[in-house]
Amino acid sequence: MSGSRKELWRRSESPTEVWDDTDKEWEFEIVGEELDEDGKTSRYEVRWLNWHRSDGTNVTWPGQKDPIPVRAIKAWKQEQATRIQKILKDSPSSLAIKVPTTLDGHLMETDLRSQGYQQKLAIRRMEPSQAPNKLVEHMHGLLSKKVHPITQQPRQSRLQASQARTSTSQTSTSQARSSTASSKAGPSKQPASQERRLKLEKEWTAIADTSHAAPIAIVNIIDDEDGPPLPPNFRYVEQGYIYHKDVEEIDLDAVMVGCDCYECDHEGASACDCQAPSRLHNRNDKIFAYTPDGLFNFQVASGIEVIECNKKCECNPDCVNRVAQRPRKFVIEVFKTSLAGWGVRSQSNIKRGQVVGVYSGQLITRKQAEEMPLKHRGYCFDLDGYEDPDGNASDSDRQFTVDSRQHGNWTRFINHSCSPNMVVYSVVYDTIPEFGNPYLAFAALRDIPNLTELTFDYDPSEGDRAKKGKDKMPPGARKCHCGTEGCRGWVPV
Ligand SMILES: C[S@@+](CC[C@H](N)C(=O)[O-])C[C@H]1O[C@@H](n2cnc3c(N)ncnc32)[C@H](O)[C@@H]1O
Repeated sequence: MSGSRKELWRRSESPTEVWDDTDKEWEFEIVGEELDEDGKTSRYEVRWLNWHRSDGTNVTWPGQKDPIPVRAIKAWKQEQATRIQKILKDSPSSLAIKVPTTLDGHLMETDLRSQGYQQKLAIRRMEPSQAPNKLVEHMHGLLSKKVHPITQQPRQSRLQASQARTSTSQTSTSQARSSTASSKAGPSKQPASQERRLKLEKEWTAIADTSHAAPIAIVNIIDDEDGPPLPPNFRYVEQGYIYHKDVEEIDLDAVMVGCDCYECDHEGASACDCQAPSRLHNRNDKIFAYTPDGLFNFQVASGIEVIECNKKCECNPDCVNRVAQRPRKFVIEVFKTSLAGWGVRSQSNIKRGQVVGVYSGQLITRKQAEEMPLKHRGYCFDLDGYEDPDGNASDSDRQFTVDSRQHGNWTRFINHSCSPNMVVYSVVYDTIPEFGNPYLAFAALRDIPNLTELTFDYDPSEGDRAKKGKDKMPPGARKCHCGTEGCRGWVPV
């Protein structure tokens, strides 16, 4: 990200506190913590049990010179975990978490509530049968021990209790951190309580849920915009295409065939009937596009379609050749970036090769897309024409574009990067390759830490041209803010 970071919050200077009786054993309890901009604890708030100031206060924020014993920290963390579990238990049936009423309580509980929410999301993403057990697992082994004697005295602790932000709340500087394409973004805890944003979040999550996909969060820690701008009557579509009335729908059931493999990876791709039209080879053998662990294997050359098993196949839903078709498992945040409008990131770490999701939208003809005003083309994705194994191009009447301006899912917010962390490939699973309506799946090109913006290259062939010094900014292109070293300077349309 270029530009300087705005400072929204800074600790006040505090008077130095002088302590005596350095050999005395001081009992204390941790009562709070302050998080840094990466969400890690930067220091703890400590209440002293056999010491107080003349005004009766007895809380300090020991610095690095006065390290707090590990066992005390461990017990504090476990105590926090217990509190989170209580919050979860008190609101078991939905993702909503109870809001406490007093101000102190509110600040203290906000972070716990946020952590509880994350855990709930994680639990909810599990198979329903596992979730209750997992909750029970979380409950085990929690400690309530609170008081810890330490012999080391915090000589120069600082008086911070009245100046520091309430314990366990996130610093605002961390919230101000955002990203442009490909940078690591700040934590996702901003309570930007705009009604529209929450309404969209709820609506999209409910629609995603009908496909058993993970929730969608909408996060803005940059400004007051109450969610991404959308055309009137925008419809969230988690999976599949909405056919434009000018696009003929074909009775796919009548033409699709399935394989009769017992286990596709056992018999191998060459033996799988689904792979008959596939051009995915390794020397003379056909191969699947995925590793046995369900990761994209990057053996798919540009222009080659992946053909997954389909509903007519005999194999199980966990077949090695059914990956892009599975419900999305990562919780996605559509978030406001500082320079490139709204973007997308995941709340979980993503492994190289994991398939994150699939583009959705309205299927229109290529001609319709070409006639569209340039300003609307930013949400269009051309489906490359199918070439059969003999190299014959597809029927030009069946060349399509997916337009996600009016109908689409979270992938319509993925920004471009000249050095992206995802790659797009074409995949067929509820159609046949000859029909020219494959899906576009996004696979992670490298391990992507959670809350890092997800990006892809809007036109990788531009990259090749740029390397050869033949790049030319096309009409309608915009200045690129991906901020990567090899940035070409503009975003292709
Ligand atoms: C498919 S949309 C992506 C979502 C978009 N940022 C939004 O707020 O709706 C594509 C548009 O996002 C913007 N965009 C995407 N990547 C960008 C980048 N690296 N730098 C600047 N703008 C970008 C451009 O305006 C582009 O036309």
